Amino acid sequence: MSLLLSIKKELQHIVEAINAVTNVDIIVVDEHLKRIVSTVKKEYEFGTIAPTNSAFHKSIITGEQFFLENPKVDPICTECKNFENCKELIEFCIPIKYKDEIIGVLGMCAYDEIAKENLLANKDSYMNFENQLSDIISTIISEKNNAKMLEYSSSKLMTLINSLKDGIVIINNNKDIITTNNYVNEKLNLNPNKMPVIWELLSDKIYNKLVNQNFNGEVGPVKLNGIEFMINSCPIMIGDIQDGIVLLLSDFNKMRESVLESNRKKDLITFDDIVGESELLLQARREAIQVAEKDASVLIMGETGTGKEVFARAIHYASSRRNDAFMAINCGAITESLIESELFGYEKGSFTGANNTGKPGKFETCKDGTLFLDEIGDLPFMMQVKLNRALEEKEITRVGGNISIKVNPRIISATHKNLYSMVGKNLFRDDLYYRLNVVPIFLPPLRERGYDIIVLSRYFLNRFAAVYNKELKGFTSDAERLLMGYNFPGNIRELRNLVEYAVIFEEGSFVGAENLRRKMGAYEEIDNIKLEDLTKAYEKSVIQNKMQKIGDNFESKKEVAKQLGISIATLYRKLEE
Ligand SMILES: Nc1ncnc2c1ncn2[C@@H]1O[C@H](COP(=O)(O)OP(=O)(O)OP(=O)(O)O)[C@@H](O)[C@H]1O
Repeated sequence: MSLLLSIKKELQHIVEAINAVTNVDIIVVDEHLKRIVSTVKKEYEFGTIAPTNSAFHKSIITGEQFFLENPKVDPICTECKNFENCKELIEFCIPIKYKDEIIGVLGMCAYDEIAKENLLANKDSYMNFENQLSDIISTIISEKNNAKMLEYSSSKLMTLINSLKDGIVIINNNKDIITTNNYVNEKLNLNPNKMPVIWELLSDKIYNKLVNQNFNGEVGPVKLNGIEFMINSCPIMIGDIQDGIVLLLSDFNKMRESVLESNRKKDLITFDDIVGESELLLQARREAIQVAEKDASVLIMGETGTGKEVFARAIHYASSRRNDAFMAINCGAITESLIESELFGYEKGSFTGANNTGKPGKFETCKDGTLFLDEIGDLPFMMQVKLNRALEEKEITRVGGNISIKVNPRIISATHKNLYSMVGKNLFRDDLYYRLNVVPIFLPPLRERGYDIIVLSRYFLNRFAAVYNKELKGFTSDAERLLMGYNFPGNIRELRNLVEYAVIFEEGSFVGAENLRRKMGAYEEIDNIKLEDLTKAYEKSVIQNKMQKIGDNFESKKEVAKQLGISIATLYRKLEE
């Protein structure tokens, strides 16, 4: 679009004003000779084209003014395409300039003697009109451009704030709501044409915080129209002066959900992540895949570090509960007094140390998901009774509460102990045992998985080489022989740590036996130690392991001593030996 066309409306006003004052007709053409505005009706209407080789045309090409007192005989006009039919008695062409470019021509023409006389009489002043005309047109074009830019910026801004999945409320210094976005209008049922006053929208407490000049930061969470929002306030500053506030309203529940979602993704383990080719492992994997969708309780048995939690997670993500929570609790790592509130939650102020809002337990948090009860063999007897009741009745009551809450998590439990023999010795309740053990899955220890040791070692080597940015091609054959001959009491967890250590310290392109042996050394040296010393070291490590899980203050040590069936004095003595 030509520049003159973009200010057609304004030009029309100008030519009509000139026409009213001078009584001469005015025609304006753009740089393509297209007539944009005119006071001459019909033939010279908008969109018609002025003749080529006319004075208009020559003025565009040369940038000169032409004052033609008699166009019929003027040499400027002899080549004009309309020469024969020209009705003008006098004609004055003024080039229109914008930023040193010719963008069109304004022509003043007379078709009768009075108008001709008028033009002739004012010839000098019209000839000086060119600069003023260009100034007027430049100003109009600039203003038009600025207005367009402003309109564009504001619609760009509105598009942006309307596309947000958070709410925006803009308030001026008088606390009037100036703008709200679609999100806020929808969520709070606001009519954009009839805004409430801000204190009607927010509570007094929040409003008072906002009145505080320059307030910048989090206000909330606040419940508006039944939805909990986190509100962030940000002052609008023009130079040093505050000119209103922008409020950002984020749906609090969605924020919480997205944190849950990112945790879910982080912990997502599928059967494809379970590495191993031995028949024993494949058998366990097949059984787990089959039971995953059946919603039955699963009891996973295996030594420490054999992958029980990995299997539990893979079962959860292959089940129809995959979009609900997976929660794990280590029944051996929590003191007897705390395990009930961990499982069932508590009401505010129900015991010393309880926080004053109360807290849901694992059962409530994953009521439609999967609850993984690790080290179930360590669950205190009284808790076995309560757990069995919760599973049977499918409802729980928070500690210190009196309202029953319906829960229905799928239970996957795991143990390295022989639960069946514990049942025989009355250490584990038989009703709970049969409830948990609907489908048993045995995970073999690494020493029974043969070549899986190499498969897993290579898997961990590649993983840690990437983590530590090392270019390692694999293990030397000595290293692989050493790995195959080792018996891995800590199973996969120990193998993983061993490979990580060797990857960190390896300086060649293959992980050799030396670094592996150095880490295994601690175990090999055991061969030369007396039984008495070995027993002491073992007892000490059992106590320290328990303390790592339960804690090392006096109360925790008492609990450790109790669990191990020794006095607190014996525990201290054994720690010092
Ligand atoms: N088949 C597998 N493939 C790859 N990594 C595995 C596999 N099994 C276990 N791991 C890894 O070994 C480590 C121990 O696994 P996990 O915690 O599941 O064992 P666990 O039997 O539950 O241990 P614990 O008895 O101590 O609770 C984890 O780092 C896990 O990622």
